[in-house]
Amino acid sequence: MWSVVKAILSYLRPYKLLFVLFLLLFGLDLIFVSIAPLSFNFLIDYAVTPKNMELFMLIIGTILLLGIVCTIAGIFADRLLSRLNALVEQDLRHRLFSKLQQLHISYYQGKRTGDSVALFSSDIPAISSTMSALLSTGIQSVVVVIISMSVLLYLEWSMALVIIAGASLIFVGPMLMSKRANQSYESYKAHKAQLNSEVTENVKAQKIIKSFNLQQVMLQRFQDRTKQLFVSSYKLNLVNAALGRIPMISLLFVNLAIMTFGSYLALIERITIGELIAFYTMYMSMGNSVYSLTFIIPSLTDAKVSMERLQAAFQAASEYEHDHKKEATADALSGQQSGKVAEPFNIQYDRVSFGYEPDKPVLDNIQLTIPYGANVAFVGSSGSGKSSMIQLLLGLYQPQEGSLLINGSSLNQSNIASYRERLAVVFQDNFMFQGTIRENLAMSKLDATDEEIKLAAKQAEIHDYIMSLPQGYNTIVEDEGSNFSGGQRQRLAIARALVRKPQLLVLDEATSALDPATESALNATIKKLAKERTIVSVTHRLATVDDADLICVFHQGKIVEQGKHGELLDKQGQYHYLWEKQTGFTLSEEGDDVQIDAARLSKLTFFKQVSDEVLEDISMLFNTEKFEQGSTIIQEGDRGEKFYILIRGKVEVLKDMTDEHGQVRQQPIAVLEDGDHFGEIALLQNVPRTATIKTITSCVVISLQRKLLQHMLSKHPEINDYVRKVLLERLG
Ligand SMILES: Nc1ncnc2c1ncn2[C@@H]1O[C@H](COP(=O)(O)OP(=O)(O)OP(=O)(O)O)[C@@H](O)[C@H]1O
Repeated sequence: MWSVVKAILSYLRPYKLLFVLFLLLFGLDLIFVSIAPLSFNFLIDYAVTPKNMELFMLIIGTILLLGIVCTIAGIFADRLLSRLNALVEQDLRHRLFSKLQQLHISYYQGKRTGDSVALFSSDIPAISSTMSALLSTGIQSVVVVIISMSVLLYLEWSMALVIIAGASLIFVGPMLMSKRANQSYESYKAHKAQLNSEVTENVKAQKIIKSFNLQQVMLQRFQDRTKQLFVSSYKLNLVNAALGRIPMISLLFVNLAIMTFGSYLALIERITIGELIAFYTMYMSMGNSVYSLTFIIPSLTDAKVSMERLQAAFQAASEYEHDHKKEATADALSGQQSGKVAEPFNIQYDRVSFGYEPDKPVLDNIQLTIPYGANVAFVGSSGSGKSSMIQLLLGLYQPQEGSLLINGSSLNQSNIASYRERLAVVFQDNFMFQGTIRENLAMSKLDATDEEIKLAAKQAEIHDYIMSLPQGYNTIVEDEGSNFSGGQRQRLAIARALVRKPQLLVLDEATSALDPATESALNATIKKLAKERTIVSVTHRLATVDDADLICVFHQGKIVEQGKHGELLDKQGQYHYLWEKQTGFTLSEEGDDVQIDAARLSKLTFFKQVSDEVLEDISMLFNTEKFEQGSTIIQEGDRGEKFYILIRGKVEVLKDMTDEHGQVRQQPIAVLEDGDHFGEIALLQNVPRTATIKTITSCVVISLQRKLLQHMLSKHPEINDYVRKVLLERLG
């Protein structure tokens, strides 16, 4: 309890003057409430019993006057309290929001959205309402109790001692229950935050829920969560009821004791009737105050738990704890404070090793220099560490070994804010904020002119589309950009990055969601822009980076090859393999029609020895199919009749596995990208699929039906035998 009072006093520290004023006015109000019952003593013993009208009028007049003055003071005290409360609430919100901006990215990865939202929606209000109760009912009750006790002691010390003994009993119960009460509040708040997350996630995922017909599954999940909340809410209610009930029972006993003892004292004429009535009235007023105090006890526990939750967020690690000490490096990086033009920066990964968890390295001893103005591409298989290189470059994570050097200074020791001001990034999934298109594009440069915004939108191939909208650049971006297609969102994100005219442009699979025509137009723009800045891009589509100054090929956290496109092809290594896999297809501009070359088909083991002539015919049998993100192309257990080649996009290979509770869950076992193929056994026979294939991004695939292939090969028995033999070997 004291910890809550101490914390509240610390929140009030910036408003000392207001607080003192409030205490003065509130004190006046309280004095009247506490002393008024005493007037009965005077009224009865000195005016009513001796029938003294003059004194009677004087006492009544004084009470009335005091009452008016003190009530006015009370009204002003109420106003001050409302102000203090709102100010403290506002401070906490600002402090928390500002801390959330500084927290390390790993804080968010370990939390669900609802946890952070609950800090604002339930914890701060809990603290605020407890503060309000403490400063009004709390102070009032304590003051009334102290004054009443002093007067009671004066009136009849023996009765007052009985009251003190009884009153202390009232607080014993809640004190003994405080640990249990704490646990109940913690569990209730955690479950409530979980439920908030569930609802937030559900609202955001409605598209996928409806397309996968997951309503029933979601309802079940929600019911499980509400059951958990029900249990913790029920336990909390029980604790709260006990916290209220125990003091009431104690109070009942004290009442009985006072009534008996007081009447006895009047009976033996140790006190007058007036004193007895005054004593009772005062005791009743004190009893009410004590009773009100007991109501604050649960809310104190509530606030204590909320304060601990806030404290955990306040104490969580920030991105860069000592940014203010980095002014010197800031100057070197931005050149803003010294008034010099910012020095172009070279980037160096100096023997960098990194893992999200200490014992699971993701990057291993990376040595790489990116000179200013270079156009560098990171390519390689999925999960090889390309995006992690970007996370380090953005300063979201720090290397465990080695350092990331910017112009020779470790980024870790530099002013990250001024560094980030000079870069812009486009991810595969880009968040759009509430507001208009113009506001979203200007987000990266708040003082951008309309001309700058339009130029960036033109460069990102989205200006014409924006102009075709009735509201143009004033069109409202709805719920994270849901009123735009994936490709349009991507182009808006690219425009947003270009508005900043960054010295370093980071592209993490930035053009992968676009159709081939837009992708190649945008890549042409990016190539033009590359002349004035450093570009670091991650892609799995090699054709988009074939003219990069440096291509780094990643495999299992290491750079296994690096050089220019031609040099890497000559090496006949990993890059050559990836290149061969991704070439041999011709896509229409919209990406909805794909032709595959006979030469590309001959690279599939089961078509290796098939003549070019037959392969030409087979290539005509392929059909182009498009899948939205999150679609299932193949379902494990279904009978398959098609073979697929992935032309653009990313899919996940999932296998049903039984967990320790006997529940079947889908486990990801691989990620396939441009040029990969799957489902070839279906060309042989109608066997159940051995895995599920789900799209991670929107995908373009070509498929070949077994019946069509078999019909074609029936005209070439010797080829048919060969294809069947190889596929049977694959089947094992
Ligand atoms: N936030 C994270 N926490 C824990 N592990 C992570 C996190 N992000 C990535 N990883 C793991 O780090 C490894 C490298 O991932 P990274 O995203 O860098 O690879 P990538 O080459 O960019 O893959 P992709 O092409 O599929 O995006 C993977 O094993 C991945 O599971």
